[in-house]
Amino acid sequence: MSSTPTQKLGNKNKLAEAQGILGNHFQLESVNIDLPELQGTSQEVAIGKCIQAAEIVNGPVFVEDTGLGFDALNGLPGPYIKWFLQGVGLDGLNKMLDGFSDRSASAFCTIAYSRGPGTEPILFDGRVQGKIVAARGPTNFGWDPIFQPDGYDKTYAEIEPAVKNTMSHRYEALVMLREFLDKENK
Ligand SMILES: O=c1[nH]c(=O)c2ncn([C@@H]3O[C@H](COP(=O)(O)OP(=O)(O)OP(=O)(O)O)[C@@H](O)[C@H]3O)c2[nH]1
Ligand SMILES: [Mg+2]
Repeated sequence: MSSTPTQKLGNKNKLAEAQGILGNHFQLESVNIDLPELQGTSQEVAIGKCIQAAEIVNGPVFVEDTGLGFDALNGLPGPYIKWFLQGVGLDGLNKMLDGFSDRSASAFCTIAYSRGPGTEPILFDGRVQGKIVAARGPTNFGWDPIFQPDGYDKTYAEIEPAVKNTMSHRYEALVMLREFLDKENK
């Protein structure tokens, strides 16, 4: 791998955040390949996609699987949040917790990195604890408006993107990846 290796990834909001966090260190290249996602944990989803992506890209690649798990629902929707969001929207997700006293939730990001085809993916997990609230803030990125991280009076959507990029679940996972790649490239 060169000193400015090219990494590859999908979803443009994810890419923008990854570029904000890794951009000074690595040159990222987005590849729009819609790979099947297995059912299972976020780790299983990420490993499965990473193995397929490495074959297609034929080089180093990382994929990430992101989710939002409600503690009252034992971590569901978790990796299936995308389909719940499409099905019931932000308001529906918030109302799902109305029958529970516990509105706590965690946002997670699982990165699977492969050095290339035939190599074992390496995992990096970032997680931020918070709570589910009625939607506030811009609605351009997924479930950001209904997730309020602990220690903040703003939802992810209300937090400045540059600030979100210093504290989010994705930031945590990308920093672990960055530290790993920095060591590998020494
Ligand atoms: O409010 C949000 N703040 C975030 O920080 C965030 N990161 C991801 N998402 C959304 O959560 C689902 C994950 O599904 P997901 O991991 O399978 O992603 P995806 O299918 O969009 O992309 P990919 O699978 O090509 O990487 C998708 O609806 C994403 O848009 C987020 N929403
Ligand atoms: Mg996906």
